[in-house]
Amino acid sequence: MIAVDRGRMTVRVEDPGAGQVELTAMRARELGKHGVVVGDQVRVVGDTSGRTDSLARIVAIEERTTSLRRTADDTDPTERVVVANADQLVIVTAVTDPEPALGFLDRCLVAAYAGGLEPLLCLTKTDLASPQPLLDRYAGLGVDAVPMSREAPLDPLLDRLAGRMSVLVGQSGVGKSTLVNRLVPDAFRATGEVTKAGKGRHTSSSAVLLDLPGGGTVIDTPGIRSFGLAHVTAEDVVAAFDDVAEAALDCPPGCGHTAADPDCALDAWAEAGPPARGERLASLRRLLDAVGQLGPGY
Ligand SMILES: Nc1nc2c(ncn2[C@@H]2O[C@H](COP(=O)(O)OP(=O)(O)OP(=O)(O)O)[C@@H](O)[C@H]2O)c(=O)[nH]1
Ligand SMILES: [Zn+2]
Repeated sequence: MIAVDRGRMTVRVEDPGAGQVELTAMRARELGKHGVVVGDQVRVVGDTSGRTDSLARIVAIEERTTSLRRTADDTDPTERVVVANADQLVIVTAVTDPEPALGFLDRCLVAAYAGGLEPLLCLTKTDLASPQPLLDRYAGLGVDAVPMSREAPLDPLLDRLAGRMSVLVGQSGVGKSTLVNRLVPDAFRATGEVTKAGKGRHTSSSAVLLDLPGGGTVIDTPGIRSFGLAHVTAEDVVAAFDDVAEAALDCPPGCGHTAADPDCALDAWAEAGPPARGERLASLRRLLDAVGQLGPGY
């Protein structure tokens, strides 16, 4: 599913004869409460011709490999899946102008780890300041990062986007639109279905899928400026780091894995390893602290 607008979904179908066909579809009643989101693999029945005014029905959603989720705020228990099956969350932030919103970055990282997406920092406006402080801040976690500016070649970013489905998030003014327009020069055409339905490109949907000319897809999320994390637990975050997750098996039940948890097994794990391990744990704990009161046990 590549776009949604007021209950109408645009579904892309691979037709062995005709290549890619885009259909308009609605959710079938048998889906019950299950929502369909951009990135979902769905099964459609009915009029699947794709002709003007044809309407297919979505009768099933395949199991998701990843799901980027958020809640409206940290106390709202209603979680919404923003995008399904994406490989990567590209967190776009300017190195300055506006100053990096560190809390937002930490939250994006947590949402990525909790949803099974690989995070990538895209540090824009490097013509104005050095990306180094941000690189340093996240080095301990091993987060991949690409410095970027309007004038710089896109290749390092394109290399990381090729062949994958990537979600782009960023706060207002960081240069995300500038970047998307460079990545997908014909973005307006690609989102034609959504625009045609009567709303502007940037208001109708919280997620829009765009094809990269060189392969791979990016999903822009113009409506998303915050990440409520009421649904995330410390365990979800720790699970994203294989080595840490294994060490945490020795923790007492309900351990929050912070410095304030006296019997957390991660302290012994860090002490038994090289200094890099200690830095990794400190970075992870800073992330857990930054998002505070996560889930049960906090
Ligand atoms: N110096 C510098 N300015 C940039 C760069 N990229 C974008 N800008 C400027 O930053 C401002 C914001 O860029 P946008 O692309 O509109 O940012 P956005 O993240 O899409 O923000 P919204 O439009 O609010 O969603 C514009 O004035 C751009 O010209 C860059 O690499 N360097
Ligand atoms: Zn622990």
